Amino acid sequence: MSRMKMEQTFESLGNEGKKAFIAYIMAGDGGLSNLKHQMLSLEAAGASVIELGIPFSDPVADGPVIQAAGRRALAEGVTLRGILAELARIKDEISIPVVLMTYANPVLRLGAAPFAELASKAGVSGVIMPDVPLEEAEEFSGPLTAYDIAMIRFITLSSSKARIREVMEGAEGFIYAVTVRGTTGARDGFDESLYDHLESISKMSDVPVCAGFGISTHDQAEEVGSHCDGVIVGSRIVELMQENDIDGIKALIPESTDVAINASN
Ligand SMILES: O=P(O)(O)OC[C@@H](O)[C@@H](O)c1c[nH]c2ccccc12
Repeated sequence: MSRMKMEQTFESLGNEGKKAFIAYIMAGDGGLSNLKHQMLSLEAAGASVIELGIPFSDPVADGPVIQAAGRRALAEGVTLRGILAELARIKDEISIPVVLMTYANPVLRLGAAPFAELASKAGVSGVIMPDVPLEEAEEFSGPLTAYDIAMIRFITLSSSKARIREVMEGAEGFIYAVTVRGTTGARDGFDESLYDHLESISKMSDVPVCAGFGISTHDQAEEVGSHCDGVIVGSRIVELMQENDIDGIKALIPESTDVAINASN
């Protein structure tokens, strides 16, 4: 059921000709008691999906902003089990799908099967594990599949055609297309070849393709989103959420702005 919720979200966005906006926050940044408020704020701002980060001491894929958010969350004493318990408590109040972003270690400490069960009770639609390659995913995706939770797969700029085909076969939920080389965090611009890359993988894919890494402005979100099915914004949202600047978050989301973008054409 959980995974279906996300599929329905993408389907209705597609029917309306809209792009998905996936908003990342670090669970426990600002205290776990703030999580509900933060998630409801993202929903009210117009996010289509929430990507909820699990803090971890060695976040190899993360840039400075998300690393710092993770340290703040760990300093709050937040754990994966605690986050899942809080999510289970508040899940009925949040209508948009939730995807967890976690490194393998916290999941292994809990056990892959108990994790899948708790994630299901927490209403989670999908899980992103950036340090688990496709070849090692079965240990996690097996139990997750049993609870109908999607294991989200990555495609990077350096993925070969053959690799892209492999990733696409059996892809669930959506494909996370990484837009830059390196770690998470704002960038001034993107590789010239990015848009062709996004369009060609979108054409090949049966599931939606969403692009993330380095998107930190409304214009970037709109531009990158026009070449695939949606965008993921992390670091910038983490910064704005820390300032409780929900209007700032709203202004990042292409469809939710009050600015009449097409008024001049
Ligand atoms: O922060 P950025 O550049 O906007 O990128 C999104 C990203 O933060 C989020 O999806 C994410 C946070 N941590 C990750 C680790 C790996 C892959 C993705 C992520």
